[in-house]
Amino acid sequence: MISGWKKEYSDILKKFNYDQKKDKESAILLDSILKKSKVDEKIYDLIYGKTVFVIGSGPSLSFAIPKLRNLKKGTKIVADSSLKPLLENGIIPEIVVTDLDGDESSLRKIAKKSIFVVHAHGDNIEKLSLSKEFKKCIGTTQTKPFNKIQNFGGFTDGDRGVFLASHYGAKKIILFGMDFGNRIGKFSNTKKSERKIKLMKLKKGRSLLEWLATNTKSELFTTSMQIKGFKKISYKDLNTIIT
Ligand SMILES: Nc1ncnc2c1ncn2[C@@H]1O[C@H](COP(=O)(O)OP(=O)(O)OP(=O)(O)O)[C@@H](O)[C@H]1O
Ligand SMILES: Nc1nc2c(c(=O)[nH]1)N=C(CO)CN2
Ligand SMILES: [Mg+2]
Repeated sequence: MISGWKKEYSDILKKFNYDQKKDKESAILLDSILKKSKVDEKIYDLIYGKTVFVIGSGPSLSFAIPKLRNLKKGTKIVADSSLKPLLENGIIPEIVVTDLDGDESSLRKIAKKSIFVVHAHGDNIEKLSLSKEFKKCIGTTQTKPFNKIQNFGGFTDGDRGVFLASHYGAKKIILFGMDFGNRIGKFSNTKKSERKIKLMKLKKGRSLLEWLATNTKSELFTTSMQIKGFKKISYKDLNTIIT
């Protein structure tokens, strides 16, 4: 587990009033669903020493899509609800990070192709059985890791994707559609009644990325809104950064 995570998790439990027991219960169920596998090694091969793109559902995703279509190198890690517009534009990610509240039919479309990093938490217990359909899948928790369940750090699907890339030793991590800020992107699956919580979640996700930036060997870039510790770049800089 990334050093300092226990304190971050205890802040999350307090701030969002989550029940740690339910988080554990969810992780135990996911562990029972997943088969033993060598997916870890596949993830390592896709990330270690490579340029990795982490794609979220912020407002800048619409502008990012045409650029992502033209990328020739690198590994794409996609956060949950950003999968649908990407598939609609012919972009298939190597890795999907999800707590299974994105678009299920998009997840099913690539169930046998991509690698899934499924997050178990106290509020998605009833969705976990969908993981049975994923050919290559690993499980994560925000509590203590055990058996097949890992904890790379992070909170929302997008920032968990960045923690994953850092954990597996990405050389460079470049963010797309990861704006955080006060506007929820149109591709995000957020009901009106959940907007306030969602903005609180985004704020926490951003602060976790700022924390990770002080504590990673990966070089960090963003094409989205400025995040402390990430170098803000424009799309035309991409060719010189991607190696
Ligand atoms: N302004 C933004 N609006 C929406 N998503 C954003 C924004 N900025 C960054 N993101 C990232 O895009 C990711 C994908 O969005 P999605 O709506 O699927 O989130 P999520 O983490 O699944 O949300 P939830 O917490 O409800 O599970 C988020 O996890 C977040 O990290
Ligand atoms: N218990 C609990 N944990 C979470 C939740 C959530 O809704 N409940 N949402 C997350 C990402 O959005 C991450 N972790
Ligand atoms: Mg989600």
